[in-house]
Amino acid sequence: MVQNKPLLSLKEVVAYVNPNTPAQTALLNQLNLEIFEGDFITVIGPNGAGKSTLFNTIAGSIPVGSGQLLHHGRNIAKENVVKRSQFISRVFQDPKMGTAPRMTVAENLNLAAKRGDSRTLKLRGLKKKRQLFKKLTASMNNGLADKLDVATENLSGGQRQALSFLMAIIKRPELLLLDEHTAALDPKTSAQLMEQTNRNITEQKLTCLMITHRMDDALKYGNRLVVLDKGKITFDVSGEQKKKLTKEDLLALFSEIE
Ligand SMILES: Nc1ncnc2c1ncn2[C@@H]1O[C@H](COP(=O)(O)OP(=O)(O)OP(=O)(O)O)[C@@H](O)[C@H]1O
Repeated sequence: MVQNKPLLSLKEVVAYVNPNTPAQTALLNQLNLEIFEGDFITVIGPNGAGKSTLFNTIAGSIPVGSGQLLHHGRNIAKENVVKRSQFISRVFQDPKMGTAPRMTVAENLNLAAKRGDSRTLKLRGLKKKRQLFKKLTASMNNGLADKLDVATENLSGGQRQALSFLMAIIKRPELLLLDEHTAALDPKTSAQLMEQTNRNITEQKLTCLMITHRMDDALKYGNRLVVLDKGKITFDVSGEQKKKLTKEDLLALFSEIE
């Protein structure tokens, strides 16, 4: 099989907190990672390993201290969050973070659909958009479709996270970052959203990195799994090898780490 060029490469990336002060600490430690188009990578690692820092560094909310962040071979390390949001979208753990609480489900989806467009929405497009929003929300299979005109502050956590997920993918991002997006939900709701997440990612062939503490999810979903520890990728497995990986293998890796 011909290996494509990576969509995103991190080369020897170091990210600091409190840069240029006596308290400067490296959170990413010369980290190397290549992400290929169509990769669905589950990211696991102990608390404090640097998983969210990795996402912050890719998205641009933490600066690249040294090393390179290459998007199709071009170094984007100096580009800001807004610029990078043209190709990256992200869903966070906290259901309150992804949506505007006073706005309705349809208004939130509309905002997400218009992101990056300079033109304002034409009125005659509204009916079509509503049909699209109805279809998208119905596909999440959790009652969201009946709440298009409800303010998102009145949704359940699961519905809010499903909406955040739809908003993140509505414009087909080149790279989707899921930061424990089901962790705040009860097990049944989390499993339901994970199924819908997986369906969308695989059907639409999205490229995705997903942080999770749920070993079962890390094993079940995605074509690739990486372990992050002390700011470095310490394990990277894909394809058939990933399919063969067991929970025991992962737990053994973790006991080596801790
Ligand atoms: N702004 C900051 N200032 C100081 N230390 C920080 C800051 N942000 C993160 N850290 C520290 O950096 C390390 C990595 O944090 P990070 O949140 O990336 O880890 P994580 O792997 O996502 O952890 P968790 O699984 O607990 O979410 C931790 O030790 C954390 O306390």
